[in-house]
Amino acid sequence: MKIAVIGTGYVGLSTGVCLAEIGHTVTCIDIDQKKIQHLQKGIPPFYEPGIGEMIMNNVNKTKLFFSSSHRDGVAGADIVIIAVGTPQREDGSCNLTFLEQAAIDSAPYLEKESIFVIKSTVPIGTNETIQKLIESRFQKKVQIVSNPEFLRQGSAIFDTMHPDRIVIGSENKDASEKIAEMYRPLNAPILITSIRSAEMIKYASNAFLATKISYINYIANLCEQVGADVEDVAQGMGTDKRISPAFLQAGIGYGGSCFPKDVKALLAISKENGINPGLLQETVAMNEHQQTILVSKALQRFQTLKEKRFALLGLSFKPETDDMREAPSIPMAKQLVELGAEVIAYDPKAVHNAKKILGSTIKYADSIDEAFLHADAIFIVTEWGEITNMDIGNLLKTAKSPIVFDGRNCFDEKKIKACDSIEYYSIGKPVLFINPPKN
Ligand SMILES: NC(=O)C1=CN([C@@H]2O[C@H](COP(=O)(O)OP(=O)(O)OC[C@H]3O[C@@H](n4cnc5c(N)ncnc54)[C@H](O)[C@@H]3O)[C@@H](O)[C@H]2O)C=CC1
Ligand SMILES: O=C(O)[C@H]1O[C@H](OP(=O)(O)OP(=O)(O)OC[C@H]2O[C@@H](n3ccc(=O)[nH]c3=O)[C@H](O)[C@@H]2O)[C@H](O)[C@@H](O)[C@@H]1O
Repeated sequence: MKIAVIGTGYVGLSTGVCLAEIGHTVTCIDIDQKKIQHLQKGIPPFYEPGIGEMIMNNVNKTKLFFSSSHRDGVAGADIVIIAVGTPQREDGSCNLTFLEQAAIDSAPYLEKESIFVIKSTVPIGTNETIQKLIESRFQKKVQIVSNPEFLRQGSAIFDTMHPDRIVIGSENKDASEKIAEMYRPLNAPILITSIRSAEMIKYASNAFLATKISYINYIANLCEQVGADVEDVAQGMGTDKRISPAFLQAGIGYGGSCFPKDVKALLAISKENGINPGLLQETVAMNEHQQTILVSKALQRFQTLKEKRFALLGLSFKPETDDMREAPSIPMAKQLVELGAEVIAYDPKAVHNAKKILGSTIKYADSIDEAFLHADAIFIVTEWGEITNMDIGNLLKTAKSPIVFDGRNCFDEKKIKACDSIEYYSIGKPVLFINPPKN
């Protein structure tokens, strides 16, 4: 099939390269000309494992093309997939400006039989609004399909090639069958629903996962007070098949480009529809609280953070991505600086993006070793493999004090007990002291 993908962010690019990989002819379009010039040379615009190789395998051969002209991709396409951003407005609701513009940019070149697919995460009713916009402004009949995306950053290619399910929301049997046919080589379970149900499935899934994280963080905070260990509790809960072990990792809260904005968008939708949004309000409040938890632990430990030097290990919102959108490291670094501390941060991939947000308010180390030097304490923020595998016992010998605040529960008791000296604070677990410093 001939397919146009509009938007080359995480979703558009992963979708485009994977559809090319399974044999379709795909043109990915973006208004960002610089991005397109790089992509034409095989250079991805962000760090995502495996995506560069997939582009190089397919680009400019017979299957995968990049262009900044909507006409190039949309004219003659059987299917047009929209994957532009749907960020949050100041009031938390979803901003559809990019989506509307992408529809306006594409509509003039839509063929009679083209199917218009919205993959971006959108409020319920948006697909119908876009269909009406195209029909009234361009006098064109168009078949619209909602096809939400469930990939995770850091494993975007794997998730796109091996989805748990593909959701196709459509009111037209031929259109839904054609989209199912497009995905057939993936051999994934396909769920066909109404357009509104498909739109709702996406928000309900993200808000559920975010709520599961807030729930385990709430349990973790309780564990600290009652002397239980949240990892044992999560394991005990997760072995119940009805609960599942996924998304029960307690930590410093969820971040990223989607959970924070999608929970708030669903909250806004609840309010608009007169449904009490209390449950989701608690999810958000718990997450905001959790993002401050390491700083509170440090304040309790040191009383004042003035002139202390703190190493922040990890900046991105999760490992295997350089994305800094809504990363818990941002409020944490800002809070530490406000309290008078000097912050030196290390991240294997995200420093260039962190600098756009935190600028020179903090320092940046080129290695884990450099961050540890003379530090009064170490904060573990993102569980990159390089960080969880580090020789913490040895590295602490170069720090001023062997004090660690681990926001991701990276180390087991054995590794901590092997250290000559450490004061180890984690999330939802007892504090471990091995020959702690005197001050
Ligand atoms: N990032 C993720 O992991 C996931 C995101 N989603 C959803 O997918 C959508 C896209 O998210 P991301 O890929 O993160 O977006 P992004 O913000 O990283 O990228 C969007 C791209 O669209 C381009 N664009 C904007 N207007 C355009 C237009 N008129 N024509 C052509 N290109 C245009 C932008 O230049 C940008 O490159 C959002 O609705 C998001 O909620 C869903 C699942 C996973
Ligand atoms: O709509 C989206 O954009 C995507 O949002 C999430 O994917 P993503 O944000 O890439 O990453 P996750 O692995 O879900 O992690 C999100 C945040 O939750 C945190 N998290 C995750 C799991 C956990 O157990 N504990 C926890 O604190 C992570 O550290 C991270 O900050 C969903 O998992 C995807 O299914 C969805 O498609």
